[in-house]
Amino acid sequence: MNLLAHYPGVKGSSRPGVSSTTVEGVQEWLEGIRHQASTRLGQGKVASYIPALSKQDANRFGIAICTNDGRVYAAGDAREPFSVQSISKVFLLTLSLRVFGNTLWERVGLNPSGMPFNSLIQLEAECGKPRNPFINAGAIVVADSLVSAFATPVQVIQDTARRLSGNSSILIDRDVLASEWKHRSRNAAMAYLTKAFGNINNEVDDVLHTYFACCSLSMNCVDLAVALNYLAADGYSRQAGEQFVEAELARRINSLLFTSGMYDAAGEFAYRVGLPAKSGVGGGIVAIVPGQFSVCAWSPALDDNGNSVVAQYALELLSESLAVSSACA
Ligand SMILES: NC(=O)CC[C@H](N)C(=O)O
Repeated sequence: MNLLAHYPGVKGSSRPGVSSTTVEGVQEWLEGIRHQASTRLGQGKVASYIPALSKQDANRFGIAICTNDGRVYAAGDAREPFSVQSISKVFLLTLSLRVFGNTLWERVGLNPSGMPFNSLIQLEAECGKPRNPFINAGAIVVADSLVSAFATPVQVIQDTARRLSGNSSILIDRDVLASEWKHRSRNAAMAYLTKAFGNINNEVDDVLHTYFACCSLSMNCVDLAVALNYLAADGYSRQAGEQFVEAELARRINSLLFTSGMYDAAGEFAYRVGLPAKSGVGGGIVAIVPGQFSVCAWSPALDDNGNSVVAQYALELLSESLAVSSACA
């Protein structure tokens, strides 16, 4: 089934062997979403707890789709790089699962936290085992696993982002990294508390550096939609030309994204959009339509949960028009 063909604005094609959806039709559809989503520009606030992020222009909006047959559609500021922030937790988790498999789950949980992404409360109560890999404490433990696994973990993660996106010029934003490091108190508190419980094996500074460097990767909507397309395509990265993870693992990562990818707003996002997704405080959100395509929407102003107001709305519009619900995610 081609979900894109379901949208009334997406025109059909009769060319044999070609998808029943025209390039112009999808482009028009995406422009329509951009137009309507932009009506919410002006709502929300750009993240300021990492000062380098507060310089972002709140009026930016971009959206890009990468279909499983390798076509890319982009609208608005889809080629403007931004700080991926927590979206990098998907790369961290995937790489760690490739190395450690299910043993990772002895160190990190699989359940939603129902708490802000940087909360310390559960970590103390639950003896240093973070609820899931998409809250900060969980990603810090995952980063620790990668510091153990690789001599140069940041390079491995950057290379992975480049290989999966096909963009060899992806860089770490040094200003953002320096800003995260300077204002690291809360994340450092999480890392030290976790280490006190025996769930961090390396030096806290090394682990935090790895974690912050990955959050500081600068990518655009097209890069992210292409790079994370393996989650829509049963683990196969068409761009890299490799089975990046087993199909079963891609399905499991999508399940985790569905339950925990949007922090304590995961339930609300599931209700409104019904797709596995990951957000970051840089204003990006990647969502997955399994078997069909990956999409990344970006706009810097955030709601109280740290999720982009306009990107969420764009994904809601996209999902409504595809008639996708949680039942088929
Ligand atoms: N939700 C996010 O995007 C948080 C990531 C950010 N670097 C932090 O550690 O707080």
